[in-house]
Amino acid sequence: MDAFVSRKRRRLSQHRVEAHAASVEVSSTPIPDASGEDSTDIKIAILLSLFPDLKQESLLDILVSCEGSVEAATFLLTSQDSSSSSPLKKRVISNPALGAQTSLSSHVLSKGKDGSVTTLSDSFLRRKPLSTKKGQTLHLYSPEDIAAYTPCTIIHNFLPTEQANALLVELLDEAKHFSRYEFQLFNRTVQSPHTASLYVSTPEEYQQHTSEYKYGGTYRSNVRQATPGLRSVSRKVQKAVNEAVQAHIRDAYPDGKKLKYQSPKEWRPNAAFVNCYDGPAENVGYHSDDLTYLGPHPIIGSLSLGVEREFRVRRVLPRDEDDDAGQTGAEDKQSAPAKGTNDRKSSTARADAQGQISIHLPHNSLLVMHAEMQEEWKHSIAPAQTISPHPISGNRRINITYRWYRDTLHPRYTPRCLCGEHAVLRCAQRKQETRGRYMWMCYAGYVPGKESCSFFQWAEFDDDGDPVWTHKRQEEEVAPALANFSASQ
Ligand SMILES: O=C(O)CCC(=O)C(=O)O
Ligand SMILES: [Fe+2]
Repeated sequence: MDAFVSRKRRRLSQHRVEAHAASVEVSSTPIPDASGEDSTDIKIAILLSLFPDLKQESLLDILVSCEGSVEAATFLLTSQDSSSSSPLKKRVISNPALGAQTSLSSHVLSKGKDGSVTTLSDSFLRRKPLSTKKGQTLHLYSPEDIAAYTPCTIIHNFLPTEQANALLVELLDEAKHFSRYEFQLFNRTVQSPHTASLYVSTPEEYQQHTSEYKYGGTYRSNVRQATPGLRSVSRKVQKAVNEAVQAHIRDAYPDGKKLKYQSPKEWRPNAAFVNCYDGPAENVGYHSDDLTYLGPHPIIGSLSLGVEREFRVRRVLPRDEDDDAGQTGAEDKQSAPAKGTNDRKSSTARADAQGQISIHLPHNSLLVMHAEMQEEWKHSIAPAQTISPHPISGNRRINITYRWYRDTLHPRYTPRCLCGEHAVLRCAQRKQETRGRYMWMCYAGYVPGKESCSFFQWAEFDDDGDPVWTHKRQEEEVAPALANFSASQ
């Protein structure tokens, strides 16, 4: 232990001198970063010695935000007024939750010789991903940071207060009818660790959703008709989501063009899952949403009401040796999946291996999950240690995910596997050579009491993400389109 401490101290004194040079001109006097896999403690020790009045957690947070670079973190801290009245220092110290994130992206990261500055969000736009480190969670609060480091847009205070509260009251009443769905985990049948119901527009759609659309290999029994509140809010969600998508295409995608397979059409929600998390322990494990009816690169508008909870996201990393678990729709085995298959490794193990980002979702916030989210990232609602009760909902959080099912992926059109089940759509992610390719697969292995027939077929789509069918379709008739929530009143 002593040896470890003194080893750190030796490095610290060496860096102390250079840090001051760094504050003058970082690019010409770089601080040599401690390198190696397990050097985070050393980096933190360096920063602690340079900034002894800052908390270790705060320094860790800044280090993570600087992609692990002591040099950038030091510059960030010293480029502000170096006295204790520095606004950055004040924010860091006063935030016990290591937040300090009024906006990371507004902080200067480095200075060029010509005096030009690079901010964290500039570095994102140059497609330099923010690296979250082993076992760490980077907490993001501000819309700028969320837009810069995740494929999401957040809009706080989305609805007028009265409308948000009224919708919460309406849905808390609806939640009495919600249920836990079951899924198969190895040889066990497990129940979801929160309750939910699917909402659709019309009685005919209710019929279709309980007898044609399959979720996790079974028909959903818990389907309800959209309430007046869900419908009227859907109009505002539709408008805000379309605006956010246009801005995201413009700002985040190469050449400002939509992704291949992303729909070019206006996003028009025609189904919604409403989830209820009753108390801090209720959660949903890491998963990506089932693409079977949404198609490639779907957009999801997710409205949070009631208790604030953490929405955690992490990238799907290529991992050659275990491709099955690397499909989108793959979910965590400790917490229940919403709609999809089960991940082979626990969320804790995966998150430990690569780090994760936590987006805080307060009451009345709209989160837009953009087109790359389901294929390239996984998301979860983490169990909480503690929560702050909400004046209307107590310990409960209500979440609405508005979705747009594609007419062209109606279950009457999608392939059946050899065992007669509806095949499900997945996107391969982990093997380099197949990354990004879509496939139709048997889901029966995950249905209680059924075994997979191992059906597999590559899925073909046009540039706009509508299917090009290669199989002989079950039905040649045109399937009915689901009605847009706002249009169907
Ligand atoms: O509760 C949330 O915010 C997320 C829910 C979710 O991921 C889902 O319904 O698929
Ligand atoms: Fe989800």
